[in-house]
Amino acid sequence: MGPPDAILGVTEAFKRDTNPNKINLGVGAYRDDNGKPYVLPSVLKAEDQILQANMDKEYAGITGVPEFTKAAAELAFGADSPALKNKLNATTQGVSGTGSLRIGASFFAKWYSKSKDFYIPTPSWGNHTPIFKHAGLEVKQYRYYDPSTCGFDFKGAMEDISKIPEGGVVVLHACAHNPTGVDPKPEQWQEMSQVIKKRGLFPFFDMAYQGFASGDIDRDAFAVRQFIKDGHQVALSQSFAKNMGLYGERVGAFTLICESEEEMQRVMSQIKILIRPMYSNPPIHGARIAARILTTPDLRAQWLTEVKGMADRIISMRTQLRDGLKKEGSSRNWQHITDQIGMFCFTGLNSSQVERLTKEFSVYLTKDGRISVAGLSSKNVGYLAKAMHEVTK
Ligand SMILES: Cc1ncc(COP(=O)(O)O)c(CNOCC(=O)O)c1O
Repeated sequence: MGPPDAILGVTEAFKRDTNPNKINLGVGAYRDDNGKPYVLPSVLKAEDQILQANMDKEYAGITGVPEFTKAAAELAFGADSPALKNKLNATTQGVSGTGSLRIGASFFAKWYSKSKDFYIPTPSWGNHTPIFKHAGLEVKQYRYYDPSTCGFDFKGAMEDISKIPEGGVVVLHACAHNPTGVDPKPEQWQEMSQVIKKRGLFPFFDMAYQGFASGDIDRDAFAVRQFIKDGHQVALSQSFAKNMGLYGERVGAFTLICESEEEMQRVMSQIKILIRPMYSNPPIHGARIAARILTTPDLRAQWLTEVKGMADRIISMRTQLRDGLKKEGSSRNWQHITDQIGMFCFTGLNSSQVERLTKEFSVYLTKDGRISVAGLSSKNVGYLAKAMHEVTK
């Protein structure tokens, strides 16, 4: 019998708990202020338009719904991106972020001759290591999180990246780092871009939260666009699970920026050869929703307000939790709760404090002290502040 998935296992334990005050801060899925899943109204509108259009259910091509892949690339790189204008982007639809990472990993494993080493931040999303290993890659690490400040270990990251042998692939969370919520500052991204270029390393971005982190789709794509501006060919995995709430529809894309249109054509041919025996072609419904939202001006505008609304609610929960801890009389520095960004907060609680939170207060979170801030609401944030103060005073 295999062990339960660290993240999804938390929800199983939460479901078994009968305490009426229980809170699930495990899985990274957005909840509204009533603790309920949120289907974006723009998504419902797009879906309604699609149903009205009486579309068929024929197979998509191997690389997915073309309107979707075009719109996804434009969202990430910017509609005016020279890389797109010069047709350098080999973009395919993927089965959400996970599937897009897997396509990219399998492509590198087969066709990237310089190295089979993927360097991920410490810590990184729990699924990164198995995805890259299952694709036949070696997974190594670079320093990223500084437990003493609950912030970014910029010095450590730069030292480690500077030591990566030429050709190594550096995996970067484009925004809203999972699990820490700690992102480099723009000027730090610029320095990382320079060292990665100088060392001849390959940047592989994972952007699972564009728009969901700051509420601004362009701001959240800063790092990806900076690296392109600095002349890197980048690999990029995108997920629309969070920023469009399309979790179960499995909507994502993988892009490799090539050095010429001719190389892009060759890369696309190999990506198709890779996908065909993997799952042949992707699901169409979610990609149609995302494409319609991104390409219909009024739906796009509505979506932008909705994704900002989700980001703003999370930011307000961070502020209320930090203020709640102060109100409880905590003398600890909780500044990192509002310095961090996106779905997750790395609280800095150690495993025994996490255990007490769960056992004594029925608060469920992963052992590393990560909380999904989306699981907080105006109804339970005060309870969490009290519980966190109790286990940390
Ligand atoms: C960094 C990162 N990449 C990629 C993904 C891919 O997600 P998906 O395959 O659903 O698009 C995710 C989704 N995380 O899932 C929530 C959690 O950690 O509790 C992610 O966080």
